[in-house]
Amino acid sequence: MAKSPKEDNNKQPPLPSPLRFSKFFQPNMRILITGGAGFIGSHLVDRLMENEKNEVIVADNYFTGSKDNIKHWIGHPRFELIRHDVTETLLVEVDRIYHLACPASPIYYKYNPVKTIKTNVIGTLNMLGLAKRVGARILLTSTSEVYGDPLVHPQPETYWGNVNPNGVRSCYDEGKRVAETLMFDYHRQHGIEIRVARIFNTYGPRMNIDDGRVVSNFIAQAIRGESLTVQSPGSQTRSFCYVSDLVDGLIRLMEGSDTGPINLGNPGEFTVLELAETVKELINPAVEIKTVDNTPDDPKQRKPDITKAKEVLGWEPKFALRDGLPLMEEDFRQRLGVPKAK
Ligand SMILES: O=c1ccn([C@@H]2O[C@H](COP(=O)(O)OP(=O)(O)O[C@H]3OC[C@@H](O)[C@H](O)[C@H]3O)[C@@H](O)[C@H]2O)c(=O)[nH]1
Repeated sequence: MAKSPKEDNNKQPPLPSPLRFSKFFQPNMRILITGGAGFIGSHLVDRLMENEKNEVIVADNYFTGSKDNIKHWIGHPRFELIRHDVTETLLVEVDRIYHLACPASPIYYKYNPVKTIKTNVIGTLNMLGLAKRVGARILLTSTSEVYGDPLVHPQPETYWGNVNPNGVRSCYDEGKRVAETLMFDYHRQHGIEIRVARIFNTYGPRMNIDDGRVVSNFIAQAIRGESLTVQSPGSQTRSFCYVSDLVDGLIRLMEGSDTGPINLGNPGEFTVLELAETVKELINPAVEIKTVDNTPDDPKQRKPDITKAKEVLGWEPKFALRDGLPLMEEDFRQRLGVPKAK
């Protein structure tokens, strides 16, 4: 017989194993990272695994993530890897949930938009359900895309954004906006401990070579000796944060006391054409820069206001773009098998 909703509400959370109360038990921090085989996720895994008190569980469906990114941890006694899609429920006893799972490159999130919005909405609901059930603190990686094509510049967290509700980017930006709503509703209604980060454009080693985002495209093109494809007009701006800075911000947010939302990004702002010129100068002065068509609803400007991150987390990025690009170049050269000419 089906249970009434009332009976379901009375369901008790599972009791922790009695071993946890044994005087010999060493309580580790058990941490779930959804999307932990992805670009940012795998760097977060590396940082969290450095702490011997942490046990890390990665759940990933490998749509854009890859086992390659975390293969150095497979077999480690404090590490577990689960092939799992967050649109399905997951039951694991953890203390922290870093909920990153979602394709983040526009070409990938637009490839199967229905799946993208399901990942953002159902995936976040599932992870909030898990957090509620096991009493875990949960951090959502939201995005600067919640500001849409912003009319306020730079963007503070108080800005509500300028988002097309039914455009080709909506599966991602509206999806993340709903995910934020769910986080705050679970917090207000059920007292769940939440943290919300709004991540701005991030780059670094392990980005997919064919990720489609601008920094990875330009670096791969420069190494291969192909023209750099600046999507018109080229005057649109972005602010690029090196991945280790970003990961540092995520951990500070998780372990701090502020729910967020908090912008995490590097306020150094560049036009896409300036980025192309910098990549050309640093990596391959012989390549051409060509202008190609853009895609609909591309934001014309983007730069984080990080006043809140500085005040609340004591965080600000350390890597300037010119410091981070060579580190990413080295990784791309290794994976493409094209060493730097002496
Ligand atoms: O080859 C390219 C690729 C991209 N671009 C341009 O570069 C700019 C940045 O594009 P990207 O695809 O790297 O990333 P976007 O800023 O559009 O979206 C990103 O925003 C923040 C994150 O949440 C996500 O990772 C992603 O959605 C855009 O103006 C785009 O038109 C090029 O000029 N050439």
